[in-house]
Amino acid sequence: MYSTAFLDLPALQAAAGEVPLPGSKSISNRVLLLAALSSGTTTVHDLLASDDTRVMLDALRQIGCVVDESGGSTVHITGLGGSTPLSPAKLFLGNAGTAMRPLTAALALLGGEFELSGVPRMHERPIGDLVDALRQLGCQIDYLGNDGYPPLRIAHAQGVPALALAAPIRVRGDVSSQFLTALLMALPLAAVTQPIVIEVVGELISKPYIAITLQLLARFGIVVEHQNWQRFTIAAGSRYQSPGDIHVEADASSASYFIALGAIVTGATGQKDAKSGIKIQGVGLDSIQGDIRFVEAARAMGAVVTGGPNWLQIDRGAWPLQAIDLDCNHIPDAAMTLAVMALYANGTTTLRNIASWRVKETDRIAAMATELRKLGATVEEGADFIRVTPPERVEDWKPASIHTYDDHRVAMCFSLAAFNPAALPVRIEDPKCVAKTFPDYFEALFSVAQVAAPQIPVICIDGPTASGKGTVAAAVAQRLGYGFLDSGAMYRITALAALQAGLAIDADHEARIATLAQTLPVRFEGSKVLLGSDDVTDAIRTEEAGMNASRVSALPAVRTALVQLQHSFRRLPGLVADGRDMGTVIFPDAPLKVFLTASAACRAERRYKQLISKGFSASIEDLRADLEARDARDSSRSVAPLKPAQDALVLDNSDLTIEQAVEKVLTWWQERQPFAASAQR
Ligand SMILES: Nc1ncnc2c1ncn2[C@@H]1O[C@H](COP(=O)(O)OP(=O)(O)OP(=O)(O)O)[C@@H](O)[C@H]1O
Ligand SMILES: Nc1ccn([C@@H]2O[C@H](COP(=O)(O)O)[C@@H](O)[C@H]2O)c(=O)n1
Repeated sequence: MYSTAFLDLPALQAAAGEVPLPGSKSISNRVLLLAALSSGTTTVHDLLASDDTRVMLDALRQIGCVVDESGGSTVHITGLGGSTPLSPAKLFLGNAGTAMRPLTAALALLGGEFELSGVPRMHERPIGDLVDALRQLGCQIDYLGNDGYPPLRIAHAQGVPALALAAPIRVRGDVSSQFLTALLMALPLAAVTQPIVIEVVGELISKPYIAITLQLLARFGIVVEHQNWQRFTIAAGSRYQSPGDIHVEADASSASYFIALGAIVTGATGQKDAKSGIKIQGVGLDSIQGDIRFVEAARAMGAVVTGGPNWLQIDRGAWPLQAIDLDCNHIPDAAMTLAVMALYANGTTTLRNIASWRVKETDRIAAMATELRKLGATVEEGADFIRVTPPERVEDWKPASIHTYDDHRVAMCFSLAAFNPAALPVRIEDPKCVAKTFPDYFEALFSVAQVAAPQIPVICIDGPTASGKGTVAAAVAQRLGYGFLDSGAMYRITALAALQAGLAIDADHEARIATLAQTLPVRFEGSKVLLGSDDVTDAIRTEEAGMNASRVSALPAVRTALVQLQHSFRRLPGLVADGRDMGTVIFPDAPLKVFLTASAACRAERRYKQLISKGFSASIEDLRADLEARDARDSSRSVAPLKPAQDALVLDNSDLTIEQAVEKVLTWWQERQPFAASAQR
């Protein structure tokens, strides 16, 4: 997951390949709660690991369920099975509507004293209609902030009060279907001797989500009949019973981004073994999730979608996409993706009946309109619709920094704007908000995006020994979410491998060392460097190893042998590379080259402190002599000598702190970004 302040997506043109999707959020959180209410242990397979499931799991533990997460995406829940939950308890539910609403109802019917709260946005998301329905029954629920919104307290310390179950329980269905879902999952706890009837007031929105609830209730032994989605009857004698094992389908809403991707892109031309289209694993056309009907909308816009029980294949069909006018009440979440697909359509797309967008993670109608306009689209918004006209000409597209409003779906759907015909990069602010449902979304996108190496940005930081290149480069990479290439490590490892193989580092052994370098079994795992199965992290960091690296690096055949390995680090979303010839030889097309230097005295002192802090003994004078000898050799060798590239910016950091040097490089980088000026909202 990218936890950076922003993630810059370079312009992307092509994509193809296979994407496995994470489990559905809606199914995951429903299954967790149902397992918690049941007798017995439920093994939940393919559970989504995300912010929303995290808060649900934590809450279930707090109320006394046994939760075993030791099996990765397989989680075992031993439910309460009729016993009273642990209380009092304060439950923090983040921004998870799928936890806040159903837990409120379930805990009210289980008894105990609970405070339920969330992030500030959760405290702006309505819950009044659900609380009204529960109060109708006789539950005592108090608002701790504003009436109608969390945080709230369930005050049943003395047990559940006598409930008024004879008359139908009325709940509004036109604001959020989660209120009805919450009641459907909680009321079976009270349907012991008599059936319970729920009547929906107003037109029920998002019926497919209710269909998921009913299907999952059936898996846990609860029978609910409904008449025309307006009147629901929970059978008398209801009793939650674990199904034992249950599998979570992949998320159909998450699939929408890759369905859209398949509709927008072609595979890169001229690539060997070029695949075409996007294949999604984990969810198929027979999905129980309502958002699978996004497929119909994507087809209407031009996508060619085929599928089986657990997969979907998407290929580009009509191009440009066809504009549509669609009632999206049945696919409220996935419909946001249509608004971004509309950027690639041949006219104006209108998405209707989406009033529920206004009360989601953010006001999604306003958010989508604002961000689409930044890209150059013309957007009209109303209480319950959005109308999107794409930029008229290629020149009308604008480079945009997309604000994401702590809304995972805004971040994910706007990533598709990186495929714009103007080949402009797109900045996604706060990319970690995708953690709500799809923590590795951007990794998944990059895994199928096909981009020519020159399109992937590289920042080169070259300079003499101990100037701070590695430190600054690693920090810049971390701030941008880019990969990091420590090219010096390649030479250090080659020298070590040569010596281990009994080869003296000299011209006589050049060919053999080069062969060795070409097939180095090297792996970088976090901060560890592995050569074969040996951890050589420390062994390559000694001064002697640096000197040996300098000798080996003067052999031209060795340098050639290491080029491909270094190029292989150029991957999305970008790379920061440090060394001696990054800007001059390895990445001559890099858009930013920095030559980082500092006085010899300063560098010797830094290296001295560095070695002492690691427990090595050292003398400043010896170190200075060594580094000057190394620099002299590196600067005077015939191939790829140490020198600033012609277009490098020189930064003498003798009097700068590490942070100041990092900021300077980042400032230079920002100045090269087209959306630097438009980064504010
Ligand atoms: N601006 C700075 N001020 C103070 N110390 C710094 C600064 N930059 C780097 N250092 C420190 O100097 C030491 C050497 O830095 P670093 O290892 O990053 O240099 P390098 O140029 O990558 O060296 P080498 O060429 O050997 O790979 C580190 O301990 C680092 O923390
Ligand atoms: N691009 C590079 C990087 C390094 N070298 C040589 O390796 C030695 C060790 O590098 P460190 O950055 O890890 O200190 C260095 O002295 C150079 O001789 C190189 O040639 N090209």
